[in-house]
Amino acid sequence: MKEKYCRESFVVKTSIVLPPDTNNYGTLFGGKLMAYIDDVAAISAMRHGRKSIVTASTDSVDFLHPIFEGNSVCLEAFVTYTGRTSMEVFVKVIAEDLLTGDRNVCALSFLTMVAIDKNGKPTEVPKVIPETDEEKSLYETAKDRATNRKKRRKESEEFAKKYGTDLPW
Ligand SMILES: CCCCCCCCCCCCCCCC(=O)SCCNC(=O)CCNC(=O)[C@H](O)C(C)(C)COP(=O)(O)OP(=O)(O)OC[C@H]1O[C@@H](n2cnc3c(N)ncnc32)[C@H](O)[C@@H]1OP(=O)(O)O
Repeated sequence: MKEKYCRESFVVKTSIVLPPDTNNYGTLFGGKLMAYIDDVAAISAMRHGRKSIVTASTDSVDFLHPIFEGNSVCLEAFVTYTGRTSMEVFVKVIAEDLLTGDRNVCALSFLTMVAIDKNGKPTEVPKVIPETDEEKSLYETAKDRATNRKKRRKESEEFAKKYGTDLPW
């Protein structure tokens, strides 16, 4: 399978924050931002793999700054690392006050997207080639993040078994 450059999976989505997406503080809903993050990560992973994908996990989303109504919100995403069937996607969220030009990185996130075949089974994806300093640094640190995720997945599976599907259903 032919390797691909990180830039081939690059996605940028920019929009203005408007009232339907804001809460009572006049800032963008966290859940809305998470949906945007999942959206760009999915497009990025599909660009890399050219296959259907599912979101397997999100490491964390830290809301570093509020994003105010009237700000632009720009999400950048690209595939930083791959396993056999999984792709790590890095997402950066930048908000801009369009009147002053002030910008903040408001959130960062790593998602793991898994390519699936027609039967919903994980299927192989191309390896990724980093080029820029940012891509290289994310690529080099990705193995450690993947190891942590494996450990966390095991813990989640153990929690799921322990707490089960009893009440209140
Ligand atoms: C009308 C026309 C329509 C046209 C249409 C067009 C297309 C329009 C597309 C829209 C795009 C929308 C994109 C929405 C994206 C969702 O919203 S998907 C919904 C949310 N996600 C899910 O429901 C996923 C549920 N989970 C699963 O299906 C399975 O657990 C998985 C993730 C496929 C894994 O399957 P498995 O059989 O357990 O396989 P396993 O071999 O253990 O793991 C496979 C790989 O995943 C990794 N992995 C598994 N779990 C984890 C985890 N928790 N953390 C990290 N890595 C993990 C493994 O390490 C492994 O990696 P590799 O070593 O192969 O690289």
